[in-house]
Amino acid sequence: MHIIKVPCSSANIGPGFDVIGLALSMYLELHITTKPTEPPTPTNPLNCTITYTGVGAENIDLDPSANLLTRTALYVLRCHNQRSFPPGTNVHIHNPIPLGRGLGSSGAAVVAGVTLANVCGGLNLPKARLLDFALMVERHPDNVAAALYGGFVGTYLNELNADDMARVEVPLAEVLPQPAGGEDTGLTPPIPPMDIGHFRRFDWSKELKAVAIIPDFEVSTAKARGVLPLQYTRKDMIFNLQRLALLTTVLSDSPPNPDLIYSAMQDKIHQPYRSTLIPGLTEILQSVTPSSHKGLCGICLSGAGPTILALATENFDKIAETIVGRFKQEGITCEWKVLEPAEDGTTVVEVPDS
Ligand SMILES: Nc1ncnc2c1ncn2[C@@H]1O[C@H](COP(=O)(O)OP(=O)(O)OP(=O)(O)O)[C@@H](O)[C@H]1O
Ligand SMILES: N[C@@H](CCO)C(=O)O
Repeated sequence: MHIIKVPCSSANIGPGFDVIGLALSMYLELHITTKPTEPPTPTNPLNCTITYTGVGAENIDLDPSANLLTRTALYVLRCHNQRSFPPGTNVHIHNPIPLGRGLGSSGAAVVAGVTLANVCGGLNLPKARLLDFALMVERHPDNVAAALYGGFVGTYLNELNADDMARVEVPLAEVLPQPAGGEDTGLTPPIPPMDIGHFRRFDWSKELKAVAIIPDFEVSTAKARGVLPLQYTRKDMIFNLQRLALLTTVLSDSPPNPDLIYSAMQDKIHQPYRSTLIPGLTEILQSVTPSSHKGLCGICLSGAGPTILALATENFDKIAETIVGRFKQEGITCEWKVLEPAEDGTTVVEVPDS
């Protein structure tokens, strides 16, 4: 049996929209077994069954031709001339990452999918190539790079030549046809160009932990990107760049400097617009400060929201209770967790079948 573990992640960390990612200690886990003697059946042409435990089970499609994770794996397998999983593949998914809450559930599922193909297809692809495949499916690099490599990362997309750009801009429906197990046309799916994206890891201050306050409603990333403007003023871009230049360094300082971190986590290019989707967001971001809460260093929207991420050295329960209380005034209940950076990123281990 193979076990794949992929961490959740928080993207942006304030000003680093589509740039910064932080892998955190909550893990999507896959247990993969195969029965090489089991023949494909007409009802299971992809040789794959999925079982699922964890959050949002009612919303997860267990059909391998429709599930995001196995569709991603089939895309990678098909790029390597494999039309299905090995005989008798069972994928058990255990997922504690809340869906559509800004903790990178889809990024983790996509990274788990490319890793699943790597294991099942015996592809031996290095992580750099797995990142290319993941970026064909989830097209901003912050969550997927953090989930794949772990830790606190800065990411960027390379400027590609015209031919490679055309391959990356293939509509998502052609990368992940729905259903993935439909009519076999014999056509090869779009193979990603090399080196679509890169990342650089930064140090993380050993004193800093991440308090995630997770409201009980979903904001899809697509919707939260839809409320953003297509153009920004020079003033707002300079505001974010000035803070982003400090952010990666101040989050590695030991001991951390709360006032510098709080300033470096301010943003003007996504959070103000997303406040229309998240009741109480603006007030929470402005009122929970290093002066109001001992131990608080910085606060931001996690990914596309609605989760709030507070970076702090102590006093986690008081910080979380204030934010939970503010959401409660809006009629929203929350759960909260203290998370730490997940340094290892995605891991694969092989264990003897029990
Ligand atoms: N383990 C999984 N298996 C199958 N589908 C999943 C899984 N995890 C997430 N998804 C799909 O991804 C969707 C959520 O993705 P979305 O990008 O909207 O939010 P997110 O990734 O949780 O947050 P963010 O991108 O802001 O960090 C879910 O509604 C579901 O369709
Ligand atoms: N950078 C992305 C992360 C969410 O997946 C966004 O904020 O839309």
